[in-house]
Amino acid sequence: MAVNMYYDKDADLSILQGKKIAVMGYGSQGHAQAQNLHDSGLEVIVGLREGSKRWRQAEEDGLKVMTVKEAAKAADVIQMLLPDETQSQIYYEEIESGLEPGNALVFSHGFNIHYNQIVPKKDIDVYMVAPKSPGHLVRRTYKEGHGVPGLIAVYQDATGMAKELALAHAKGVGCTRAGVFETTFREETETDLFGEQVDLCGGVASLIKTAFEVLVEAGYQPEMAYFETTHELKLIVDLIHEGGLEKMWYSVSNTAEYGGMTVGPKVINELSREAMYEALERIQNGEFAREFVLEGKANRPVLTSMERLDREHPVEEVGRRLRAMMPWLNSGLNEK
Ligand SMILES: NC(=O)C1=CN([C@@H]2O[C@H](COP(=O)(O)OP(=O)(O)OC[C@H]3O[C@@H](n4cnc5c(N)ncnc54)[C@H](O)[C@@H]3O)[C@@H](O)[C@H]2O)C=CC1
Ligand SMILES: CC(=O)[C@](C)(O)C(=O)O
Ligand SMILES: [Mg+2]
Ligand SMILES: [Mg+2]
Repeated sequence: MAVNMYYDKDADLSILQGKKIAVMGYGSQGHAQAQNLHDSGLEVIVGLREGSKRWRQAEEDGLKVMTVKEAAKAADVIQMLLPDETQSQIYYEEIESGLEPGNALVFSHGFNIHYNQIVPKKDIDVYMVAPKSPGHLVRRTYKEGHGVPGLIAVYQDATGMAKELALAHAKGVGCTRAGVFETTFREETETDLFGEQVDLCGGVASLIKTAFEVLVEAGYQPEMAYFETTHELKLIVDLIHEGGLEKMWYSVSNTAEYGGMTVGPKVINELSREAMYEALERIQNGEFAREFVLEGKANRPVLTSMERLDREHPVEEVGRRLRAMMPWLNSGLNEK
């Protein structure tokens, strides 16, 4: 399949110069993208709630801060880096009335557009710039002179310039340094949800917890179980990240390679494959989106309970103790 890829040379930052960019939200992606855009020489305003604890942080980082409503009115390009479950309400209550014909509405995840939670006015551009990375790495790699790979997509092209704007925006964030792929809102949304549910976040968390539980239930010390199922995972994933599965298999012992290759498919097996297809179907038919939107409207009862249950899980309790003995590990969570 031919994929369209773009680099620094394909993007013209100057088409964003003279425009005001409002980055709504200053969390994981917001703090990173706002600062990168600013350091790329663009005019950035951060939009936050009055009294938000991030207000001072953004000002200390050298950025101008306004309420979401004021920022939406003042800006030409409005980027939604608010939690997905809040975006629709904030858009209709505080942003829509500030949009003028020819403005641009920008997302880093297609959820609200693809699942009809935001139906944008027809006379504005709607595009996506989605770094394929957690926010803190978006900032760190930019400062180091690299960037993270990203995606762009155009949903609505009112000005005829939406794709050029998306490329310029991706350049400001640093993504064209690493490479930007072109996709659609649908493809980004569905694959992103699938990845985080079955593999990156959900799959890995369940793999860790289940493997830990089995070792502890069988009578092994929780500390041993933690090192084996959790601590070492990063070292293995780093090898995969650098050189694919090939580099990982090359680096581990022959014993690990043989055992891993023969036993892995028994653990992640046909049942797991079926569960993955089921997760994908619920993403494609909108059931997951409806469930998550309703969870947000109900003030997050499931998330609140599951976060507490997870915090109390023995793998987390023993992990906290062991990580405190390894002060050189930086959880990075304090930055958020
Ligand atoms: N976390 C990540 O690394 C990635 C996130 N994304 C997408 O980026 C977007 C933002 O996600 P995160 O950065 O994770 O969010 P976050 O939860 O880290 O930050 C959200 C920000 O919005 C602010 N906020 C919350 N409610 C508000 C309100 N009512 N009015 C004004 N400000 C409010 C918060 O104070 C915070 O500054 C989402 O669309 C997400 O899917 C995409 C790729 C990766
Ligand atoms: C970091 C990222 O790309 C995720 C996992 O999709 C997200 O945080 O939504
Ligand atoms: Mg993602
Ligand atoms: Mg995601």
